[in-house]
Amino acid sequence: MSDLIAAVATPPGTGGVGILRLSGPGAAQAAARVFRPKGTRALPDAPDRQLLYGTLLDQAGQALDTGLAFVSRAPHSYTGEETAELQCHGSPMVLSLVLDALFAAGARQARAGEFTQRAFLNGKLDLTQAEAVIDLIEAETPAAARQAAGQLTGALSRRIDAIYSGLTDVMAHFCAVLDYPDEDLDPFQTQQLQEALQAQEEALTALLRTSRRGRLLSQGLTCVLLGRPNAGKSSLLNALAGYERAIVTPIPGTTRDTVEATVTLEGYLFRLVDTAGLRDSDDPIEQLGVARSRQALDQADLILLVCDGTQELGEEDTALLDQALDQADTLLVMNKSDLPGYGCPMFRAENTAHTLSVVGLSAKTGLGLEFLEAELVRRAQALLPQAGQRASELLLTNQRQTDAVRRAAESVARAGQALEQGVTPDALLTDVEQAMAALGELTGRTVREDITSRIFQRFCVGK
Ligand SMILES: Nc1nc2c(c(=O)[nH]1)N(C=O)[C@@H](CNc1ccc(C(=O)N[C@@H](CCC(=O)O)C(=O)O)cc1)CN2
Ligand SMILES: Nc1nc2c(ncn2[C@@H]2O[C@H](COP(=O)(O)OP(=O)(O)OP(=O)(O)O)[C@@H](O)[C@H]2O)c(=O)[nH]1
Ligand SMILES: [Mg+2]
Repeated sequence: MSDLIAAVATPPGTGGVGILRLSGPGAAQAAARVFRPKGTRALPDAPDRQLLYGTLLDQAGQALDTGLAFVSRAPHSYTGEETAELQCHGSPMVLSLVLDALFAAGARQARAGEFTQRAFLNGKLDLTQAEAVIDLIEAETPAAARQAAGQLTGALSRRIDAIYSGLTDVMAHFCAVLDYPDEDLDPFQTQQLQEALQAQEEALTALLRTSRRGRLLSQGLTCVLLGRPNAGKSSLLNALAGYERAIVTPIPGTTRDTVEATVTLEGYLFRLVDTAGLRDSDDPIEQLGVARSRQALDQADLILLVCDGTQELGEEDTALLDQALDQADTLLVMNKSDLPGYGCPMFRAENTAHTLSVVGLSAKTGLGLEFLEAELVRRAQALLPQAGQRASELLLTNQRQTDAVRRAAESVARAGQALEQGVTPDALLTDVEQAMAALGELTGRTVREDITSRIFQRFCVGK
């Protein structure tokens, strides 16, 4: 039995309106203690979600504000519990005083995510939908918000449920067959099971293939700025970010730690990571910085190799370029185009084997920056072709979802192999069960009960 929780639901700070929510037994009564309706109907007697106008009171019954309030009875509410909401003016002081009054009326402070956790526990949302709530709140691009909104309506759950249901059928068929232990599986049945498993495996691998795009959509493209000291990496980070995020000096080795900034270009989110210039150094701090630069490379979706276009480009630059190309999609930025003696044709000719884009610009004056931005957008479009469109495809958007789907796919593949090799039926069943458990974990549903009831239904039909 859960207790009564209360919290301010609107963000900290001043605003037009500020909202407090309550959930749990006695929510309506507790809200009624701090809200005096103007009309004759008391808050607990109002129909679900019908707003009443009235006065907000502190625990001594003194007026704090005028506002709106509603109740919603179990199970017809966000949490599935009895809930109440108080809508005040967006004053942090009023909200804090009303919250105190609610504590005095028997509520306790809700923990982070506790309303949504209760919604999950009461079956109002499954785990993918609960994750969608967070993704929606944290979305940094229109496409990420639309993706989360789709998952909030249960789009991913429905896809997973269909696969889960397909596997339940396999189990049921197989158990029915097992009921005649003296008979071997006939080839027709084996083939049917094989096909059913294959179909689910394909559905799972199709989902898995979306996980990179899902990550790029929700986290953005990680672009690592790499290059020799003084090439102008930090200047470029600042130019792209539009403010002086990183320290810039004429002294080589200025940047030590990695420095991040995010930018959105045409609806695509980029996480820019400025790094310490790569060179051999005796300075222990700079050595650590260089080690961090190399670590950052592991996370890169795109590398911007920044070179000083006024300098002779030598072996070091070629070595860096090879490293970058090994690691991720790479763009060569020839910086300092505002200076005399700027040029880069040799370097370009040597590397024609690679499909390498070269952008010339000046991080200092901003000349040519728009070409780099256009190139970044082009790369993002190639990785996330649908992000700009309205109806985006369904994606796995986090590691938990990806891990669960990967485990399910592996188990289904193992079951298929087991069937092919004619191993013992219980080995196959274990694999299918594991796949279903992984999917059950994904949506948060309980696995056992519904497998058994579905199988039971099937069993009864033919017998
Ligand atoms: N003012 C306000 N706005 C809000 C919320 C809220 O709690 N308060 N929400 C909270 O995060 C979100 C909306 N989510 C909600 C989800 C379900 C129900 C609800 O009452 N569901 C009932 C009845 C549905 C129906 O009428 O069909 C139910 O599921 O039984 C309410 C809000 C976003 N906007
Ligand atoms: N004229 C000119 N100077 C530039 C340009 N970009 C950077 N600089 C100058 O080059 C010097 C080094 O710039 P930074 O941005 O700190 O270079 P960095 O690659 O971050 O250097 P480290 O952090 O030491 O690796 C500074 O004096 C900048 O003002 C440019 O496009 N034109
Ligand atoms: Mg720097």
